[in-house]
Amino acid sequence: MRLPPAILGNAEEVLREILRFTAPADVTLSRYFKDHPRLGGRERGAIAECVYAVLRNKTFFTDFAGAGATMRRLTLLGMAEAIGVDSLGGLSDDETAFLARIKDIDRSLLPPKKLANLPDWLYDKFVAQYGEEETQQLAAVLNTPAPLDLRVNSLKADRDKVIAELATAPIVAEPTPYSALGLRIQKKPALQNLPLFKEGAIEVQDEGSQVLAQLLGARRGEMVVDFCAGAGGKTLAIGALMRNTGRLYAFDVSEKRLTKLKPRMARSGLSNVHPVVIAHERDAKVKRLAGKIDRVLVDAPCSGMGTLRRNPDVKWRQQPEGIAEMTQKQASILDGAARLVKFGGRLVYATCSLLNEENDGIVEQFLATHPDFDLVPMHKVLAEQRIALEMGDTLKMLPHKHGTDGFFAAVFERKSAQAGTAKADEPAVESGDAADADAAA
Ligand SMILES: C[S@@+](CC[C@H](N)C(=O)[O-])C[C@H]1O[C@@H](n2cnc3c(N)ncnc32)[C@H](O)[C@@H]1O
Repeated sequence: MRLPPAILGNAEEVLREILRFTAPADVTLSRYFKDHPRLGGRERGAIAECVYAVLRNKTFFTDFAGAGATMRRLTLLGMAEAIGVDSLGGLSDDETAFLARIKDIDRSLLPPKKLANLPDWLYDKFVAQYGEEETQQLAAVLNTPAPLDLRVNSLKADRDKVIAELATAPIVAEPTPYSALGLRIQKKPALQNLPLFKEGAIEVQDEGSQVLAQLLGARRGEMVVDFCAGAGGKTLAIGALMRNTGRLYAFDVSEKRLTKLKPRMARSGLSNVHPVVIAHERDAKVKRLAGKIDRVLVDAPCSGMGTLRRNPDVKWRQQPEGIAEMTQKQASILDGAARLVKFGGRLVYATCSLLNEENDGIVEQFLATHPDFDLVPMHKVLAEQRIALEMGDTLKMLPHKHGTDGFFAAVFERKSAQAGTAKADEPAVESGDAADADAAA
């Protein structure tokens, strides 16, 4: 069934705003849909897919549209890519001919740089890091939509039962290869109204993100900090791995993000999670817990280049200068979080970036300035957690190799009291639990 011609106008309108790159595309889209309540579900889906198709293919769409690269032409290309020309009504003869011409172009003949659809500076960084051939493979996958991954909440269900219950919806879910709790769905069904979702048996979470939470190795009864908890994707996974025991602090500087964690916590049945808004990584609430924590996860704010399948606007919104600033923040947060770790405890640094400077660069700098920490080789950590991934010293999950978003992680262990030298500016460790309770308030 053809879509009403008017939606081309809607798509063009929202696309114009999104291509100004003043806000994340998903935020602008949600606001647009809120302001246009008459648009039905199918129309919204087509508009969103059109916008994402343009963001993924902006370089060659702009080229194909030629001298007349109007917003209308970009919209037509986006819609044709997202839903197919046959679903579009109300096209002029010229427009139909234009789309037919474009359809005949053999894209595989385009120069590699154009085919990659990345800004030049990012393409050059990828080539320097991964080489030309792998950059092509990586870019090709980054320019496709991601599947939908779920994590089974082991406190409430097991994977086989969830697969069977989803099948009655009917939703086909396959077990993911690396996370024993993961499921992958190729389409994007609405999950919010499923009893499984409402009762907290499943959460939406990329398999790579599930693996990061597992690497922390948090155990029953431990004191754990998720330093950059955000809306709690990893917090919830860690809380369940702790079997709802111990104490799991969810720190973040964004109150808004932590607020989004609360309904998810309620669904999950977890009572060991304590969200705490902090002003910055040297907040007194952080200092009070210095040297007391068994496991600390730093899921650092980053460029997000590993998530381009889901957020293709990110590649156009970032600049190299912004990434350089980001690395300073990452190093500072990691340094602040490291002070929490007790002797013999572990610290995990993670990002969803594919860029060395935000990953290995930060790890090297941290090890050079923190002689009281050792790097735990990733193959050892993966073996401990029985995760079937082959890695060297750090974790690098790549969309074109592992089918996940791009993720990086490194695990550090704080040397024991005898071997380690506490940093001179580290506050004395307080005794008793009162300080911990304050920190969570
Ligand atoms: C990659 S996101 C975290 C995603 C989250 N862990 C998850 O799995 O859903 C990074 C988070 O770091 C937070 N952040 C930024 N600066 C921070 C700081 N100085 N201390 C703690 N959190 C910070 C941001 O607000 C953001 O929520």
